[in-house]
Amino acid sequence: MEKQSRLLCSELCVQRRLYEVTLNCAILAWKDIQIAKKHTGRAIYGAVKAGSSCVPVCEIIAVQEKDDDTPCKNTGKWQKVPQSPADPCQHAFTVFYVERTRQHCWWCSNVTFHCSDHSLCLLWVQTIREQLALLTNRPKSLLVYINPYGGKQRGKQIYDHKVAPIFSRASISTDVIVTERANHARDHLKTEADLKKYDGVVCVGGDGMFSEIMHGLVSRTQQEAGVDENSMEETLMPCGLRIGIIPAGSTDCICYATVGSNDPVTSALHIIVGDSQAMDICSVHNEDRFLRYSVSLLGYGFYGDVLTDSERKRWMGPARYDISGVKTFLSHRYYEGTVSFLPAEGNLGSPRDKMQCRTGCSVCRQSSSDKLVSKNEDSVSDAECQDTWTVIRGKFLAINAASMSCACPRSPKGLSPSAHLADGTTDLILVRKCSRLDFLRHLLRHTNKDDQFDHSFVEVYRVKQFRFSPRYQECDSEVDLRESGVTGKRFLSQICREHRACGCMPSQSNWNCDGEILPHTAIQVR
Ligand SMILES: CCCCCCCCCCCCC/C=C/[C@@H](O)[C@H](CO)NC(=O)CCCCCCCCCCCCCCC
Ligand SMILES: Nc1ncnc2c1ncn2[C@@H]1O[C@H](COP(=O)(O)OP(=O)(O)OP(=O)(O)O)[C@@H](O)[C@H]1O
Ligand SMILES: [Ca+2]
Repeated sequence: MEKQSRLLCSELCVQRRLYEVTLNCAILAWKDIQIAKKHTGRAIYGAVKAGSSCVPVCEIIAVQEKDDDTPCKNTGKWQKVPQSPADPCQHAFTVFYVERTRQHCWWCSNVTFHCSDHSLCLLWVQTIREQLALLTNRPKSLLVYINPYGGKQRGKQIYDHKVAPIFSRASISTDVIVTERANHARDHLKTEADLKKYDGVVCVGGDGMFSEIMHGLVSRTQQEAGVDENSMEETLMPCGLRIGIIPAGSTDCICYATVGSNDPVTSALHIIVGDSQAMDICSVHNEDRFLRYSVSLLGYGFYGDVLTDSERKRWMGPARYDISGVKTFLSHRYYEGTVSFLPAEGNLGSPRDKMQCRTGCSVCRQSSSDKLVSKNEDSVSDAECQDTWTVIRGKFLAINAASMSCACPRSPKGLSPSAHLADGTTDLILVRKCSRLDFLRHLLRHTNKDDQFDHSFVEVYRVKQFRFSPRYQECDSEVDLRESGVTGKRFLSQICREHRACGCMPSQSNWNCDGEILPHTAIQVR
């Protein structure tokens, strides 16, 4: 506190006790004068210790001069403001700030300072506002998309009751669009929205809604930069706008894995203070056709089957995943295919190093500075690295690529607890054919502290690129068959020839790409 020069220091009342209130460019602090005389307790952020409290300026949401007839802070009671000019409580201003509550959860708290002098009150309000105006990473204007049908269909209610009031308190202007159909937000962002007007886009919904908005923004950015999304060789342009997520879906894994909770108020406060986190995006292609982007889970086998089954049960809301999960678990299907991947090199850690990705993560920082260096040095192209591809052929219950931890309320540490949000890699998890009991043991470990990779039938690799091809030629459409020269007859005879003895029918799964089914099973991922 002493190192920063003081902007203001006054004796003001809080709940009729006299406080020494100080403001410098980093911290607002208030100290109970009488208690401070008795104790020499040190102030801690946002908490009261021996009568002292302080809050970093960057966590102040707003400051407001208090009207004469507004309810008094803390008591909630309506109070008549004393008329005597000597009354130290005649004028007041309220500071709204971030308070930490449960783990990773934030709350908007407030404190009201009273003083006898109106001009002093105004000076405080004005000075705090000036300091807030210097925080240039805060958004002023936001474009909000609400999916009214995500999760438990409470998106609109969550936004109206929990988020809009704090945005308006923080003087953020918003244009709100309640979507009328699937892909409404994506198409609007891709072709119509005047993005120059906004400092960010807000997604009220689940992972599927986030995916729509991310696709809209990423595609728009590539169109404007002249990048061909169908080409696997081109480098994507990063988006200029940030996406804020107000969780209102069924899994909310992208929100949970970035913010640490699925609480709408916490998310709204992170948006207001201008926090940001870079995020890896995988592009998924089939031959030279772009299919989709993925930021959380690309899953074939178990998670593909859970999703396929759960789509028919959308009316059940979030419970559909549990019902389909049990059903898929019991069906115990395995799939054959070949996975090839390009392992990540350098100091990118390993999926089993137990290092969790946090704000300012050193691995992600290192990775982005490495990318800048390699760009400048025009480093070896992917074609030259062909020989380092690893090829694994086998029978799998699940093939999962987690580009982030995929932590969510169902699995608080996620599918790959040490995966990084922005290191340019994805953790490829191969679960080979095993008994039901073993698979259950593996699944259960997603919900406790045990290592889900510590099984003989599970392998995990940190990779930059991977490919998958199912053992049997995929039969996506007649066009595909004609193109690849494989006839339906030939496909069937191949199966019959190879499975004459066991009589079982080998099948194909679908890829679950952030909660959407991909139309192809043979994919290339970067
Ligand atoms: C015994 C309990 C085991 C619990 C195991 C829980 C593991 C959960 C891991 C969740 C990983 C989520 C990854 C995120 C994916 C999102 O991009 C996507 C879109 O929102 N969500 C899903 O695909 C939704 C995927 C939802 C998957 C739910 C799977 C539930 C499995 C239940 C198996 C029960 C077996 C019981 C046998 C008696
Ligand atoms: N107005 C709408 N009507 C129908 N579908 C919509 C509408 N708006 C968005 N959608 C679609 O609804 C799908 C699901 O939405 P969302 O992700 O918000 O909820 P969820 O699937 O319940 O949650 P999660 O993705 O976290 O599992 C998205 O893929 C989105 O494209
Ligand atoms: Ca990653």
